[in-house]
Amino acid sequence: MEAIRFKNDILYLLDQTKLPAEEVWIEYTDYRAAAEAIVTMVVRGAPAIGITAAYAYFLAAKEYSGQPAIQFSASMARARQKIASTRPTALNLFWALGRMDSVLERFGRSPSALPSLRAAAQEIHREDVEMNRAIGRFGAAVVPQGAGILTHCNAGALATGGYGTALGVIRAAHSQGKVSMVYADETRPLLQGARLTAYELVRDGIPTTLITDSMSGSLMRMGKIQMVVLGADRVAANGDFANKIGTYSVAVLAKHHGIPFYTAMPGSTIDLSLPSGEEIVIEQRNGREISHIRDIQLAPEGAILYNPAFDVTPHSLVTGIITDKGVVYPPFEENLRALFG
Ligand SMILES: CSC[C@H]1O[C@H](OP(=O)(O)O)[C@H](O)[C@@H]1O
Repeated sequence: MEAIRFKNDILYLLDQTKLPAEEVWIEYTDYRAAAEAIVTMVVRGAPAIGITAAYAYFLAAKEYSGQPAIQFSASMARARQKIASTRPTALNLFWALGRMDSVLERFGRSPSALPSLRAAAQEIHREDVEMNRAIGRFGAAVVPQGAGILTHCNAGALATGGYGTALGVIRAAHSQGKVSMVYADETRPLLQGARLTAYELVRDGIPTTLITDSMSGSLMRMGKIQMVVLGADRVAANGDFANKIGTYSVAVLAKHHGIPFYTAMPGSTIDLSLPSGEEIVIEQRNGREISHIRDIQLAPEGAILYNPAFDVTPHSLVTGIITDKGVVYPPFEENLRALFG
């Protein structure tokens, strides 16, 4: 399963706002439209956002490649800013843009960079899938035999270049016969768990129980959950991390019940420049995502609507961080820097 394709200089995105009812692919040759696809969450998930940003950067370079070098450089700076302004939390967006910037700089910010920019975007895409496979291998080793696993939001093939991070761990553990049940939080307000994680796992034949976000605590108390694994959008140097809103609540519940709590991500999500999660910028989204579901009004006019897309989980609640270079345990800062510094 994949959410992103690139062929003959055309970017194709699976419209995730329409899943699971419809599988609709949208073609992009204009970087502005690709940037809007990130804002409107046609494509979402930290690594998938980074890959899309890299292809959007290339599409901008192709559009402007006929300009004189000085004009081209200025056009690319404007395009980069538009892509960078789409969503603030996932480090992968800025990590990918930095990779593309370095290629452009190598060619003196001239149009001669175009072939190498195409190759760089494709390499970022390919590398991500390889990193997810490694995350799956390392993560499967910490999954208890016969585990009931709780996951939150969607950190699967649809959030990445393919295979997934948290769902990569689940896929690898399932292939080893270690998973008895996956419990997928529906994940209000945009229901990535119900619409995307359940969609991925059911298609893969992995046993999946869809639950509302309010059910995870009682399932833990009933002894149904032996492990939590979920994604991340940005990890700070001390191991604090931002992830979909509701992650912090799951972490507190897991701690209370003594259940191992893991987050999984590639190195492109780890931000060693941030001392702690306090510095992570949390995206605030339109309150209509809470008050309505597909234009059906759920709440009265006049209610104040608070819609942070993410929350920050302190490292004190984290058992381990599953990365493409191995599983990191406390002391997180020392061990993250040893692997990614
Ligand atoms: C593999 S990163 C997935 C990560 O991204 C999701 O957020 P969104 O759907 O708003 O892009 C969520 O935080 C997932 O854990």
